[in-house]
Amino acid sequence: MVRPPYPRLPWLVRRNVFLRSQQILAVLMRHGMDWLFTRFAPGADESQLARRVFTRARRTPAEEFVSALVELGPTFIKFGQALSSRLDLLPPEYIAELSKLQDLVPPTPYEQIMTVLTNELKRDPKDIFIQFDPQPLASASIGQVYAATLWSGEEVVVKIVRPGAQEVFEQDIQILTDLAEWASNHTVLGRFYDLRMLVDEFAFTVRAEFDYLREGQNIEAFRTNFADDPVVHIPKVYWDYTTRQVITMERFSGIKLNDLPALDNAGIDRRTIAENLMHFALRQIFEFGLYHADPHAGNFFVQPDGSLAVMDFGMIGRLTPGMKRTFLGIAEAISRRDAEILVDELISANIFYRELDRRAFTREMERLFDRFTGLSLKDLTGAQVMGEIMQLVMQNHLQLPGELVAMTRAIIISEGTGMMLYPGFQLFTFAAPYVKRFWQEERSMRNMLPRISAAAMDGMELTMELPRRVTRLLSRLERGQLEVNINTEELNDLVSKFQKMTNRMTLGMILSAVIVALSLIMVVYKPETWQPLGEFIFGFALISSIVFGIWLIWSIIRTGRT
Ligand SMILES: Nc1ncnc2c1ncn2[C@@H]1O[C@H](COP(=O)(O)OP(=O)(O)OP(=O)(O)O)[C@@H](O)[C@H]1O
Repeated sequence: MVRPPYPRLPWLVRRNVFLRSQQILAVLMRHGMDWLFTRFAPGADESQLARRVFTRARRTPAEEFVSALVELGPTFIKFGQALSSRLDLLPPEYIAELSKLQDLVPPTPYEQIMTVLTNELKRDPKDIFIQFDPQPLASASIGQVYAATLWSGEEVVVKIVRPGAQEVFEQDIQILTDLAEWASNHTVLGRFYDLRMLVDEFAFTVRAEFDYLREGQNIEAFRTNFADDPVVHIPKVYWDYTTRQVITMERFSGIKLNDLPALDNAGIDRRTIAENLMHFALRQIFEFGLYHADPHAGNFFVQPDGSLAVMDFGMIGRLTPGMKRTFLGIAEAISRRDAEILVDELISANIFYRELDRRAFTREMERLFDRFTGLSLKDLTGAQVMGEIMQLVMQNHLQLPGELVAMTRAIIISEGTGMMLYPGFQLFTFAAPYVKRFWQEERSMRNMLPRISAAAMDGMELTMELPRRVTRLLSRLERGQLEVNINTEELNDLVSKFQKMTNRMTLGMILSAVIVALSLIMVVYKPETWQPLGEFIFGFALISSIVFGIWLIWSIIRTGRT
C-alpha cells in the first residue's frame, strides 16, 4: 500500500508531540496496558500476556482498553471505532466493547463555528440561510451538524469541521505512527501484525473524513447509483455552499431505523424495512463496488412507505472486481463447506502474515465446517459464520485487507439491524438472487471479453519473451552463475541461534583458558610471595570466571540446549 505523506510538524508542535506521547503512555500504563509494549522474546505469546492483564485489572482488558481510548480523546476514540471493524484482528469481547464507542464530544461554541462557516463560504451566512438553528443536531469529533433553511425555502443540514480538530488529529497520528513503527520492531504484537499499515489505513480514512468536498463527491456517486431505486434516497448536495470544511445537503426527516416503537406506531412493515436495508447493502457491494462503510441504524431515516433515507457518507469503501470475486469465492467455499478452497481464497486475497502453518489452518477450518454439518445455510447467520472464520484468522495471526473486513462488517451490521427489525430475516436466502445476478453479469460476454483479451495479450507477451528468458537462464546455469536468494524469517532466526551458540562456545573456551591459566599461576608462584594488588587481581579474575561459568551453564540449561 502507498503510504500517504503526512506533514512534517514544526519544532514547537514536535515538542507538544513529545509531551502528548508521554501522556498517552501514562494513560495506557494506568489502564494496565503495558502488555501492548511487551518486548518480543522467543516463546512469548499473546494469551500469556492477556492473562497477565486479567490478573492485574479489576475490569476486563477490553473495558480497560476502551476507557483508555476515551480518556485519550477524539483521535483514539475514532481509532477504537476503526478497530471495532477488525474482526480479523481482535477477539469478540474487544469488538463488542469497541462498538459501543461514541465520538460525541462537547460542542464547539456557536460563534467559533460561525467564523469557520463565514470564512469558508466567504459570505455572511445570513445571506445564504434564512434560518440557522444555533443548536447542533449532532456534535461529533470531526464536525458539527446544524439544521438550516435556504432563502429558497429548501431545508438543509450544514456540517462544519470543528476548528483545530485536524491539527490535533495530525499530531496524534504522528504519535500513533511512531508507536507503530517502534512496536513493529520490538513487540509481540508487531511480530505478528503490520501495525504501521493499520495506522496508515486509519489515517487515510480519517483524513478523507475531514474533506467534505470528498464526502460531497461520494454522495454524488451514490445518488447516481441509486437514482432509479425507489427504496433508497440519497441527499442532494448544494455545491454552492460546500467547501473542504463545510458541506450543505438536503435535510431528511422520518423515523430513525432503531426507533422500533415509533415504526410500529406508524404502521410501517418491519420486514419490508429489513429487506430494503439489505437490498441497499447488497446492491452496493455486488453491483457498484462502492459501499457505505458505516451502515449503523442511526444513519437511516425510514419513510412512511418503508423506503430508506441514508446519511453520513464520510466512510466509504471501494471494492475492485477482483476483491468482489474473492468475496464470492469465499461465500461459495462456505456454502460448499470446502476448507481447502476457502483457505486458497483467503490467501489469494492479499492478506498479510508473517508465518502461517497452512495445513494446520486448513485443518482448523475443516473442524469449523464439521461443526456446521447438518445445518443448512438458512439455519446460520452471516455474523455466526463470518465471526467464526474471523476468529480462526485472528488465532493464526493473519491480517486481512481492510476493504474486505470493512465490507464483511457492513454486511454483518446490516444483517444485525435486519434481524432486530424482523427476527425471521435470513441473510443467505435473501442474498442468493443478488449473488446469482452478479455471477451471470460476471460471465456475460460483455464482462468476459476484456478479461479474455487481457489474458490473451499477457499470454502472447510471455510467449514472445519466453525463448529469450530460457536462453539467459540456461547460459547462466552453464556458467555456474545461477544465484538463488533465500531470505526468510526462519532462516534469520536460525542464523541468530547459531550465532548465540558460537558465542557461548567461544565464551566457554575463553573461561576455561582463564581458569587453566589461573591454576598454573597458582602452582608456579607461591601465594606468600604475592603483593596485595596481585592477590586482589587474581581473586577478582577467579571469582569473575566462576560467576561467568555458572551463568553460562545456567543459561544453557534454561534454553534447553545442553
Ligand atoms: N441529510 C440529513 N438529514 C437529516 N439529518 C441529518 C442529515 N445528515 C446528518 N444528519 C443528522 O446529523 C447526525 C450526524 O450526521 P453525520 O453522521 O453525517 O455526521 P458525522 O460528523 O459524520 O458524525 P459521525 O462521526 O458520528 O459519523 C445524523 O445522525 C443525523 O441525525
